[in-house]
Amino acid sequence: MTGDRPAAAGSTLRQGLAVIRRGIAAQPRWFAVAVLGATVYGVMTGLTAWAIGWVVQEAVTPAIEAGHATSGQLWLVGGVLSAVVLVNVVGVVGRRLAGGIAMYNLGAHYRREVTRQYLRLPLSWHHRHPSGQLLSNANADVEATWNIFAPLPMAIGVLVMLAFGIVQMLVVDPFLAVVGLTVFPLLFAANVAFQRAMSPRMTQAQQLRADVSQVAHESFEAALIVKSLGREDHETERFRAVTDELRDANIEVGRTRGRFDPAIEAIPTLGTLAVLLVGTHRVGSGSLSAAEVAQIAYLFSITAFPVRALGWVLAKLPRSVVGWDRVSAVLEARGAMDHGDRDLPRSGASTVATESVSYAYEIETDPGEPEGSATLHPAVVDVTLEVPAGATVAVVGPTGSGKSTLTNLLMRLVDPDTGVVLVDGIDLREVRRGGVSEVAALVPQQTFLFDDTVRGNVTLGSAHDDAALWRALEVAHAADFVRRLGAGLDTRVGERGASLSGGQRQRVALARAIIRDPQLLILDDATSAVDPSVEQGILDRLRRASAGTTVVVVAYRMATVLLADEVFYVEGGRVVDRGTHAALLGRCPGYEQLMTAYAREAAERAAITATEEAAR
Ligand SMILES: Nc1ncnc2c1ncn2[C@@H]1O[C@H](COP(=O)(O)OP(=O)(O)OP(=O)(O)O)[C@@H](O)[C@H]1O
Repeated sequence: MTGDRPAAAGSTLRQGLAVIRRGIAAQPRWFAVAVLGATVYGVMTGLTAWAIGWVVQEAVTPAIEAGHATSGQLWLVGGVLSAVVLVNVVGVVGRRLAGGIAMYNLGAHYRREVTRQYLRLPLSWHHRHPSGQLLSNANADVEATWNIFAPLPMAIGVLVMLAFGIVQMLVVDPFLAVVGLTVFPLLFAANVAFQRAMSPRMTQAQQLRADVSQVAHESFEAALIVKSLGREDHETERFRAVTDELRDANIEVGRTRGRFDPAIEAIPTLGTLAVLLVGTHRVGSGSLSAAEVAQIAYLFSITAFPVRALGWVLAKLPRSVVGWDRVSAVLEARGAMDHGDRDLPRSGASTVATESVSYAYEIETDPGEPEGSATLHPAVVDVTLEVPAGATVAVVGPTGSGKSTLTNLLMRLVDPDTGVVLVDGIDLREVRRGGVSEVAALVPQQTFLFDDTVRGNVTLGSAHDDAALWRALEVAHAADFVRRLGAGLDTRVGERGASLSGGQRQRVALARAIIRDPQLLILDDATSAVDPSVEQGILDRLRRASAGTTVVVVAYRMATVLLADEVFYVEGGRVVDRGTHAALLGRCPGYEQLMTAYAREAAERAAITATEEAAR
């Protein structure tokens, strides 16, 4: 699971500063403008009192004494006060605007980085990371990381106020200033304790946010099953349980903050109190005037604001660290595929071969354990095969025998644990990024259509003219129904192609592969929702239209198998026999049984259809 690494409580501050440094390095200009804005605000807060005093002395008092105000005096009062307000406004707007831009830029940048990394990571990594968690990484975790940039410019900018206050206090009376400043170590200790208490709670809350997103994602995805099997109450309960847990975790976070906040807020006041107590004593002994004590007490209250602003940053630090921990777990995830720089030849149909290829899935034994506690489940074992250029071969085998895994290996969606996959004699690991998909196309078992038009779903943004589109749709037996759709090629198909039937969706997905004119076309049970006569028509057209294509088809129907030049029969991840359909029928009992079962199923389906038609 992403980001389950526990944040070491003591190092939260160090890790938080590292996150801040990274953010500043990424957005130096906007951050500098925001800090400048906050500095202007801090300086102006100090100057306002001085400006008012000066105006009173220079304009108000003389006017009162004279019994009337000259227009020059009025202009002076209005001008100085307006200037002060204006500069202050510029400071506040500059800080908020530039700080916001820096924060949202960081969010956008890291969302892109995380999603880019998802695309880079191989299928094997995705198999172990549920979509809900990934959504949370790209959204809630990125947001949690960079939210600290909301109070940060202010906290840095008003450090000027802090420095100003401290220097002034030291000038007036160093002894009293030191008494007051003893609160700072106290504040630091309180903040360290706060972070120690917050880190584990924040980690838990952030993980639960991801869990809520995962359950929600699953429930929405499974809406059809939930509704059709009457599991709404069960799903509601499942969602309630995890959201209750999140609520409790958030309350616990709030409670912890509630325990620390008053103490952290009260410590500067304690400092003022100490200054007053010791100051009173020093006034009594005659070493300080009452005015000087009052001045130090006032200066101390000026320093309280920057201290509070620093407190806001420190309060956000644990969440930021936890968010970054989870985001960086994705960014640093190993397993991104290395690519070579070779191109696959573009010279008609490809040959495909595997040499002693094996692949095992990692299955997490205990989801609570850190990554690595997984057992291996072999899916493809020591497979050696070769498919000549332009041939059509069928891969046949019982369910779970490794057929889809084999197609994934041929497309380099995963790398074999041992052995090599060769296309036109080139190890797929040596091919440059994107090189395999330029030459080969896979139509997977599960069809996915985008919420786009038929045209958009077939071309996926590549430039193809309408004639090419119709040709591909024709081969995929989709042209007739697309013509009948309201807006033809420009008809929107809805989310995941919801407005189309299962068979129609499969045909659009097939056209998507065909239009790319692949040299290697892999169909993984890609026509299961199409009725058998149409499927045969599709495969016939495909064979005629694709003389320059090698076709590997995972087949479940006798008719499909009969179209193949050769059949590979797979059992338990191994190719146990290969040959023509007729040859395998005579010598491979497993194959014969499977084919008999397919034929029986087809006959039963045909009989049911005939009975239904007779009854009409
Ligand atoms: N993501 C995964 N994680 C763990 N095991 C997996 C995963 N995908 C497949 N497997 C396992 O690997 C084996 C081969 O699966 P695969 O999907 O390749 O079989 P298949 O022959 O295509 O099956 P079917 O005919 O049902 O589609 C199965 O035992 C399956 O349980």
